[in-house]
Amino acid sequence: MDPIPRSQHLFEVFLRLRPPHPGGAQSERILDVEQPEVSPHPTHITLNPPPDRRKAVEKFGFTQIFEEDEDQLDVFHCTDTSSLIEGILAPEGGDGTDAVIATLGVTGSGKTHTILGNRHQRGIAQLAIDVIFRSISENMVESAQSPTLDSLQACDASESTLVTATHFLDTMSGDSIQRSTTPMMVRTQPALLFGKPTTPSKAAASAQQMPGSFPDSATASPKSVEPVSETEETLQRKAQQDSSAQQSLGITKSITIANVSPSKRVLDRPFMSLTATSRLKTTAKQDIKNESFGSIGSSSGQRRTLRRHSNFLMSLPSGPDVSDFVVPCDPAAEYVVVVSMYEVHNDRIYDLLTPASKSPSTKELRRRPLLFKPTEHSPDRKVVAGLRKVVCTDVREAILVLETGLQERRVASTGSNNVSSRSHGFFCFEVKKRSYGWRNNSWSGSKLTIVDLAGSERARDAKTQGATLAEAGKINESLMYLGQCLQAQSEANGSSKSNVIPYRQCKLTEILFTNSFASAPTTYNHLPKRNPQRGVMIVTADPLGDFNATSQILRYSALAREVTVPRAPSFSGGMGSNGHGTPRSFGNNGFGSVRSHFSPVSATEERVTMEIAALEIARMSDEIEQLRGEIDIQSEARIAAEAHLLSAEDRMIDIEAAIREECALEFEQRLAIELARFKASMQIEKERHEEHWDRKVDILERSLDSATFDEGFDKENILVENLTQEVERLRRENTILKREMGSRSPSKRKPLEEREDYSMASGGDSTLKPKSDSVLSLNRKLERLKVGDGPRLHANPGSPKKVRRLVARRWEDSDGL
Ligand SMILES: Nc1ncnc2c1ncn2[C@@H]1O[C@H](COP(=O)(O)OP(=O)(O)OP(=O)(O)O)[C@@H](O)[C@H]1O
Repeated sequence: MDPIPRSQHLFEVFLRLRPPHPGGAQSERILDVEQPEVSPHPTHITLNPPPDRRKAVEKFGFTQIFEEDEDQLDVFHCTDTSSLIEGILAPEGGDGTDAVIATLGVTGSGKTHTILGNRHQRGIAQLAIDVIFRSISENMVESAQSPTLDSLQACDASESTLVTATHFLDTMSGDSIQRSTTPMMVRTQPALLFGKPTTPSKAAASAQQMPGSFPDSATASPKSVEPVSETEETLQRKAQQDSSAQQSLGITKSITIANVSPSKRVLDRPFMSLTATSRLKTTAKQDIKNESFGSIGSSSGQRRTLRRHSNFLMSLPSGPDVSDFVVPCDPAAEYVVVVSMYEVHNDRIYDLLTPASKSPSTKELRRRPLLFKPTEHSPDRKVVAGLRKVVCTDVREAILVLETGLQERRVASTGSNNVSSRSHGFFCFEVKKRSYGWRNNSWSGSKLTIVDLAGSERARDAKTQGATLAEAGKINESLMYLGQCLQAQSEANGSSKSNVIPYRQCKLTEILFTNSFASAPTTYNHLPKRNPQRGVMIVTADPLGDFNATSQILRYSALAREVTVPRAPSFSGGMGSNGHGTPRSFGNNGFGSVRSHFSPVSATEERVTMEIAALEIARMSDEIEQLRGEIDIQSEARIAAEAHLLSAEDRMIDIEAAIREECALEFEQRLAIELARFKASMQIEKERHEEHWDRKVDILERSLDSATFDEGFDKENILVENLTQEVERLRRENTILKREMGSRSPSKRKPLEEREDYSMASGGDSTLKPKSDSVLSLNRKLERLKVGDGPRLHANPGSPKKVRRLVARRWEDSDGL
């Protein structure tokens, strides 16, 4: 495998191996560093599959490999961070070159440790800040107050809000006071633990450890501050480190703790090491006035702010010492450093320096996602728009801002890491410069972006659930896209054609790669041409870690890869091997294709065929393994998406139930109102009706009263008389008819009108005419009864005897009438 040439890639890729977990389970070592023959540093590593798996042995090439015993300073030095800083400061004039340093690896492999350090060692971020400030200290602007701030704001291309560090720290510590007094702080604002906030449980535990509210760190017993069992030697070493820290931070004298606010102590507390506490005790006794804070560019406000945070600053680790690393800067320019921080969480960008605000509807603390877009002042390049940026003129300010921003970063405890980053953290240090005699010059400059990526993890190992599982899905997805970009870069490097880097697939890759290319010259001729950024990717790996996860990360990130075919099971002895029982190796710079390089052997043709077949099998099983890994990622993403969906469904159901309840309630209220209205209108209608009828009855009564009584009386009498006469007449007629019926046949009887008795009875009185009409009709009825009734009468018309008998009987029946 060829040595890896430097500076040919968008990202130089380094591999850092972490030392074993203290007290971790003993497991098989899967990574072996190949000691170099030519180059001074190792560049290749072999990934050995566990003995129970029949897999190809793989060899990966990196720019350089850092072994377990190499510390932060080695990493800082060998990744050439000071040369990146030099590119940013642009000592020869001009805008300089942006740089990005990122870490990539499986969860728990040491990414955050590399970038942000731990209790005893600073990380690359702090070391880089230190070197930057050291290098420009002579040329730092005198004050970051207005009008410097205004001119910086005017030149900012990313629609940001610039504030001075003093203002930022004062407002944020006020904010912290508020939050520290609420239980919310314990839940959502984990306290810092050297670069990484502690998990909520740790924060709560540390809060509980404090009797009362906020004990004075100077009087708190060392035991309650940190349960450590350090030897005298360790303490001495720490004390030495602390004193060198003071020197490296430019602090020559200690300060009194009287100015430290109680709330700050809550945040500071987890930082407090035993030595820091005892040192504070001593310094409290000494009560030395802190004149050392009056460094270059310090205003009285700045001094006050720094004094307030001094005990926290002094509790931070100070090593390793980078005072040797001073980078030349542009002597004709004055400088200022602008710090901004954001995180990419679930493919959304959140500002880490803008505290969450309460949503008016839900009253929950929320952060507004920001856009990654081209702006009016940066039409050729996308930038994270709307960040809060803090202007710093002192290294301590920058450190305090960094630590404050880290409090907002999302972390969680998982099965793989107690304090696992759940987002990709971006820490940006823009070094702004302008020529002296600046009135005609605006600010320009470059930036150093330090990225602490979240780690890839397997849900099975991490034992994550719910939102944390969904986060893991998004993390794995974005890391897969990053892996594709890195693979494309290494493939392009291995071949003559230039590969397209598919970096627009997610926010993470967009932000990481967008500055890697020179801006198109034709479109934006009027804008200053920017150099493509320089990138450093530090891949972290645990040599005792999970084989699948590690092999996946190495495959994605390595600049070169070689597959060594395992010995075919059917061939023993020398076949397929070099005669010593070790496998034969085959060079492969690209991915997916295996090229055989074996020299002519004295094997038969059949054996050669078999060997080629074995190679092909190895290649295919390798591909299968890769695909399996991708399936794993996809299925984890699917599980996460399903979990999301389920929780969204639950929320929908809850919302629906709430809306239904609300609707039902509203319906009932409206129904009650409508019923009341209806009853009222019914009542009114009823009353109106009653009134109406009363009025009618009144009118009737009145009309009846007004009619003449006499006239009515006469008419009634005449009516009664007529009726009496009629009754008389009818009786008479009845008698006559009865008599007639008794004496003679009805057929011979004269019609009533022609009979004398009838006419006498009627009296020929004209007044009885209407009554006679009724009598006539009665007679007609009787006549009809007499001649036409009965079916038998018509059935036999030719038998008069029968008819007579029938008629007689009929008339008898009618007697009762
Ligand atoms: N090189 C190292 N030297 C000493 N300790 C280390 C080293 N690398 C990692 N550690 C320790 O291992 C633990 C896990 O490391 P760290 O939190 O940096 O992992 P990570 O890769 O950032 O994990 P995640 O992706 O889950 O955030 C920490 O306690 C850290 O101090």
